[in-house]
Amino acid sequence: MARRGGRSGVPVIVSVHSGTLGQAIGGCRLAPYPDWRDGLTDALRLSAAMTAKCAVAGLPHGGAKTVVALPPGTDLGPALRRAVLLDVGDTIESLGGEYATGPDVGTGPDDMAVIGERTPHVFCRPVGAGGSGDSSRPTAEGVLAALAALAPVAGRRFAIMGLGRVGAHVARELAAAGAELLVTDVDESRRQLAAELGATWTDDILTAEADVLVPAALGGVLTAATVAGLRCAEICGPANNQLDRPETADLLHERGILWAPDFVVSAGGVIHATGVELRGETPAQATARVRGIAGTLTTVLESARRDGTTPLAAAHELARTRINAARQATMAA
Ligand SMILES: NC(=O)c1ccc[n+]([C@@H]2O[C@H](COP(=O)([O-])OP(=O)(O)OC[C@H]3O[C@@H](n4cnc5c(N)ncnc54)[C@H](O)[C@@H]3O)[C@@H](O)[C@H]2O)c1
Repeated sequence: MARRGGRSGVPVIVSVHSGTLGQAIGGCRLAPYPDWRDGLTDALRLSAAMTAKCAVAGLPHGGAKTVVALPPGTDLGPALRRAVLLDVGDTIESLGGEYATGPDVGTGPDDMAVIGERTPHVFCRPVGAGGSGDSSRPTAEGVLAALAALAPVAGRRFAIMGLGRVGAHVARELAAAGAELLVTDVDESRRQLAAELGATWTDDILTAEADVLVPAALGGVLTAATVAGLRCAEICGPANNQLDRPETADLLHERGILWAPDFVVSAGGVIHATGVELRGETPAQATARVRGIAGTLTTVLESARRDGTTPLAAAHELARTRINAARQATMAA
């Protein structure tokens, strides 16, 4: 669905990719696009990725995405921002519960509270507004579970790219567990945290010798060029869309570098927030599900090893199997 917001006049695009496993979920991206059709392309791609992420995580949800395609140069002051978010809320409400949204690039918990003025189908609202708030801590918990599933972390050397909300928490916990840390961030102020943790700061994190590279900054860091220079044995981190294109998973495989698919590793935030806010789970139940990322990753890596495929292919196969099983169960009912 693509429509011009009644209040804001800005294009609001919602792509519901799949409802086979249950209510579709996916964040609301608020970003400038040269043309609204570029936003549509992004929404279609990102909603499909959410379907795989939910299915692999074992969530009773399908994938969706909202993209608010801001015309270039839009001055998004508080009044227009609020109008845009209310338009998003109305659009989601018009789908009658088929889809619930949360934060994504350009939006956060406060924005979810505004969307929540128009629809109950929203998660990650601030704690004060009855939501579960910022998802970065459960995301980090999921990353830590995934890292521990690879091997006990004490004494291993981790190269962490990005000491933001997720990366900083991961770094603190790894340091406390006796890991050796190499870290970097484009924000020089993060050097202080590195010093506190006894971590070594490096400007060449992608060529650093390490057991595990932990991408926790931006997407697209794994390309033919960067893969050729890697000196790590494994890659496992929260950054979304780490591969510039799917074929890069094959290059990693050929080099014998184990890549834990980002959509498996980074699911902690969405698992926790939707559990608490949409499915009525207790925080303890939601946390247990987040820790389940360890088992999911182990399953994916074992399948890849057994079938001689990449972890990316194994994760997609797991998603397909779960969606097909749900489809058959619906047809049989
Ligand atoms: N926050 C969540 O719950 C969540 C959930 C799923 C996935 N993710 C993904 O995890 C990643 C980190 O998320 P976050 O919430 O910590 O974001 P953040 O913005 O808080 O932190 C990102 C950090 O990376 C640094 N950075 C940016 N470019 C860099 C570069 N080229 N080299 C080194 N450092 C760089 C930034 O300065 C910042 O400190 C993102 O890719 C995000 O999409 C986050």
